[in-house]
Amino acid sequence: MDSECAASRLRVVLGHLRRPSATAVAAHLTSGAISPASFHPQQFQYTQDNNVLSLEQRRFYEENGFLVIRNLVSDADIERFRNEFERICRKEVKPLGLQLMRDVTIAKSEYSPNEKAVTKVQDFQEDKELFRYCTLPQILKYVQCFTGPNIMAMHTMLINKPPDTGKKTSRHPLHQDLHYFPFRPSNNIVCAWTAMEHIDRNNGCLVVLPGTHKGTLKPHDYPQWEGGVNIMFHGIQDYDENNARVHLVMEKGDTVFFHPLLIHGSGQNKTQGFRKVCIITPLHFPKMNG
Ligand SMILES: CCCCCCCCCCCCCC(=O)SCCNC(=O)CCNC(=O)[C@H](O)C(C)(C)COP(=O)(O)OP(=O)(O)OC[C@H]1O[C@@H](n2cnc3c(N)ncnc32)[C@H](O)[C@@H]1OP(=O)(O)O
Ligand SMILES: Nc1ncnc2c1ncn2[C@@H]1O[C@H](COP(=O)(O)OP(=O)(O)OP(=O)(O)O)[C@@H](O)[C@H]1O
Ligand SMILES: O=C(O)CCC(=O)C(=O)O
Ligand SMILES: [Fe+2]
Ligand SMILES: [Mg+2]
Repeated sequence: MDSECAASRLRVVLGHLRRPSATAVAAHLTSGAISPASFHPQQFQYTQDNNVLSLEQRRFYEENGFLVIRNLVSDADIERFRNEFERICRKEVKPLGLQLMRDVTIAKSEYSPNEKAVTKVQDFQEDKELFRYCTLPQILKYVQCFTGPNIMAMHTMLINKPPDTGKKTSRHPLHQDLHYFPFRPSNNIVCAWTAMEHIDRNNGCLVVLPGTHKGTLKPHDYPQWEGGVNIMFHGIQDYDENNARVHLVMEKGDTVFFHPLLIHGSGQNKTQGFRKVCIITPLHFPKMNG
């Protein structure tokens, strides 16, 4: 696809689209940047003054660090994302910059080009069909409640959580996304996570520790899991075990917006299906000259 064309399309819709260079990302991944604790006296620290969220929704996000919006993405759109994902897996399209990742249990085995072999795709900004997710007006409308206007899609993923082989490798350890991001400030970032089908504890729903977005970035490392851990799936080693874990049961199209410091993860997929979600992480860029 024509990347000039894609670039101008992104500018029109998002204001800008930018992604940090691979070097910057790699440097960050090894150093683990620390975010300074910040205190703001105003009533709302994590949400913007616009008329989209109700007072109750704002208070919920401020207190808990996440907000679920039901039925935000249509079945028709989700079908299109699913089809495009399958085309990518079959190698019918090869979008520029796209990263394919396989599950750790099959990473070293023979590669077969189908949706069972790909556990996620990342950085789909050059795939017109998948990037439609990031330009959906209803997604952007809510994103801006947390980031403010003038946003850029900093990271994109479609996760295809495979059936667990019994080694619990399909789990995603509890982590903070900010650990992976070489950009700040954290309150200008939000993650949008859209269920592409019904997701509950059986197929490995998102698990959140409410209120943990008020803390700081914690040290991350690979968990000591006997069955193996997927590459880059770092987890927090010393989170408070008493912290309530909340399992987010979602229907197709439901979307959760969450703060990059919120501690979250996902459980194993005990079904035979491949559990799918779309994710975008946008960031607000302040205007430099007034
Ligand atoms: C804006 C910035 C954002 C940045 C991050 C966003 C985070 C978002 C928020 C949170 C995100 C949460 C967490 C995140 O997701 S963090 C993001 C995950 N990280 C990446 O995607 C890093 C960039 N990607 C890569 O480096 C490659 O695509 C990988 C390494 C994934 C595949 O590589 P490649 O395409 O070249 O294929 P290969 O077959 O030659 O493999 C090379 C070697 O790697 C081994 N291998 C392969 N797969 C796995 C596996 N699953 N578990 C264990 N090992 C694996 C493989 O056996 C081989 O080893 P060996 O046989 O040589 O010994
Ligand atoms: N005791 C624990 N210690 C460390 N991490 C945990 C612990 N319990 C859960 N987690 C993390 O939280 C994630 C979600 O846990 P959850 O309990 O929902 O899933 P699960 O243990 O895979 O499946 P199950 O539904 O059978 O409990 C897991 O992937 C794991 O990373
Ligand atoms: O949907 C999931 O399994 C969670 C993924 C996640 O938190 C991440 O990739 O950062
Ligand atoms: Fe995450
Ligand atoms: Mg468990």
